[in-house]
Amino acid sequence: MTEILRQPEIIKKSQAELAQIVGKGKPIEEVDLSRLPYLQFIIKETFRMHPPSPFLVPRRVDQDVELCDYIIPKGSRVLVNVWAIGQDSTFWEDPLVFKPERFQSLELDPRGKDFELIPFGAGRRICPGLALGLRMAPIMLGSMLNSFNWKLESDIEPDMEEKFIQLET
Ligand code: HEM
Repeated sequence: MTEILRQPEIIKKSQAELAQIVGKGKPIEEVDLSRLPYLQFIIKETFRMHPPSPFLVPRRVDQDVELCDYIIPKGSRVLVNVWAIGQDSTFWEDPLVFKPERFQSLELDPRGKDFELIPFGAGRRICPGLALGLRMAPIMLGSMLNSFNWKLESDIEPDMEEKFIQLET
């Protein structure tokens, strides 16, 4: 929401799509989602730039592992830096720019299939709430955009600094 408040043209584009497909002010149903590609692009771009679990859930290595010429010793704690993957300029063009349109030409599945975009993790410990999250996030954002107009007060510049807090387990 903060990213799109800073780029009102994204809000307008999404509201136009919602008005055409759902009808202005009407509630969004799950069945509408497949016909709201731009709303889905906004969600994917949010997952890329601001993954809610930037290091996934920490793993502990239970035996020595050889990976790309490195030995990861048994007992190591491994963090997967999903946040850094989303900022990697070798894959993403203008990674610091919030640009939902990039997904028009990028067919990336956020369900643990394409490792460039893994907001729910991947593999055996992938988020079990993935299906719910992928439905609820666009429905919530879309509902806010379809029912209200949003803008920043003219003198407010949101603080976009991110902080990482790690909870010990
Ligand atoms: C946009 C919404 C969500 C995102 C981005 C998200 C992301 C994640 C991530 C990255 C992990 C760690 C996966 C890994 O380490 O490989 C995780 C784990 C988990 N998530 Fe979610 N999640 C979301 C919604 C939900 C919801 C709605 C639920 C429950 C209803 C849920 C329940 C869980 C549980 C129980 C785990 C631990 C799984 C395990 O360790 O085996 N999540 N989630």
